[in-house]
Amino acid sequence: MTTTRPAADTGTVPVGTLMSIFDPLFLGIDEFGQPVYLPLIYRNMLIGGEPGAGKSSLLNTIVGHAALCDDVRLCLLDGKLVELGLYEGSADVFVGPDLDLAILTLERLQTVMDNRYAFLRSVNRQKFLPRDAFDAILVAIDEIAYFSATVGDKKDQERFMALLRDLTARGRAVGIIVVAATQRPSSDIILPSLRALFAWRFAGRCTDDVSSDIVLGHGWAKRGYSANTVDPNNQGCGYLIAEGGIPALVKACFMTNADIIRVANYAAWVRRSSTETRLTTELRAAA
Ligand SMILES: Nc1ncnc2c1ncn2[C@@H]1O[C@H](COP(=O)(O)OP(=O)(O)OP(=O)(O)O)[C@@H](O)[C@H]1O
Repeated sequence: MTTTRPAADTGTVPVGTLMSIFDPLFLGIDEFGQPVYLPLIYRNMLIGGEPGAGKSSLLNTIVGHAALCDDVRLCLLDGKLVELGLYEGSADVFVGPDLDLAILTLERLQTVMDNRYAFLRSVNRQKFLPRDAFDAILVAIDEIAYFSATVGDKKDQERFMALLRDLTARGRAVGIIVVAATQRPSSDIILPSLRALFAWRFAGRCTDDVSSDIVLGHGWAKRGYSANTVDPNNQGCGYLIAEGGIPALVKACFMTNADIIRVANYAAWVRRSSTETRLTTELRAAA
């Protein structure tokens, strides 16, 4: 399904048919060669794996999909700047290696989330719907551990994690989707209670069974599903699990840098006038 927002709604002329965040995302192919599509709306996604496993590439595919949807705003946090940096022009908010700004951004998102719940209550609804009064928000984080364990002091790191947990737990019904990657799938970074808030989980190659279980869920390695068995030369390959499901081996699709630049430039151009008017306004009001 593809949709376009009517020109009168945004004050801009649509330049082409865009997608909706209600459209499923094309993730890649499974081991039988079948396409794998993920619905992102009302869900969060955790991506884990050792360095070089293909996490940032997958995150770029997800952000690229969202950038081409006309009903989702982008909030990007990237401690390395270069992993998601190509999408800065399409994003309402881009946070680099700055824990204070990361916390401030999550606090403002928390206020946006609370305001949205107040709105839903005022109109007797429980959740965000297609073509709603506000856009969905994709919060993409490349390297949770950078903000939760590497920079800043313990108090700020804990504050970051508490905010992330709240957004992940309560954001879905108001259209806030959290997609977060980590190269440190260890129990100090991803507690089981946090993992459970991510309906989709992708484990790229992991250094051991324990790390794989931390992403997929306890006990899967023993049952024969361990991302430690993924060939280190097969980047982008990993186990994908949905809440209540069984892990499936998937090879994620891959966008080259040139592909990403093309998509990001197009998305930035299409979004150029609405960037200032929607989430930015909501975030400003929440500041
Ligand atoms: N789906 C894929 N198909 C083919 N090659 C891939 C795929 N994903 C990643 N790669 C290759 O693997 C390299 C490393 O990928 P990527 O940077 O995404 O890893 P990472 O897990 O994010 O690493 P780090 O944790 O160090 O940031 C890419 O530059 C690319 O060459």
